[in-house]
Amino acid sequence: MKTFDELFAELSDRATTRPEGSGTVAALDKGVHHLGKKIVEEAGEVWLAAEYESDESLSEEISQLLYWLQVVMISRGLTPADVYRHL
Ligand SMILES: N=c1c2ncn([C@@H]3O[C@H](COP(=O)(O)OP(=O)(O)OP(=O)(O)O)[C@@H](O)[C@H]3O)c2ncn1[C@@H]1O[C@H](COP(=O)(O)O)[C@@H](O)[C@H]1O
Repeated sequence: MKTFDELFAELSDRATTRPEGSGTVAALDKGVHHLGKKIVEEAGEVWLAAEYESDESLSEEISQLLYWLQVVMISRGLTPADVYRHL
């Protein structure tokens, strides 16, 4: 288990060190258009899970949406602080 900030640090490290086999690195290389589509896809899965699926499934879909939001943040050079100041 990890927190939002811990995952962000891990993904930022992936983006910098570019380890072989990282899905995050592959996704970043595909660009923001690809990342945007993943966010829309995962958001749709969150919606469906919220209406029809278990708490466990909904939690998993939300975690995947958070992951993709973090990847697009890294792609654009944003940090969690950039987002938190709007909360
Ligand atoms: N938390 C995540 C995470 N959440 C979601 N995803 C990606 O989002 C996809 C969402 O799954 P779906 O079931 O919706 O889609 P799928 O059809 O199975 O997969 P796709 O064909 O859409 O890629 C997963 O297949 C992963 O590619 C994630 N990929 C990685 N992480 C974590 O990110 C860290 C870095 O990962 P790497 O960059 O791969 O080393 C590790 O701690 C990972 O656990």
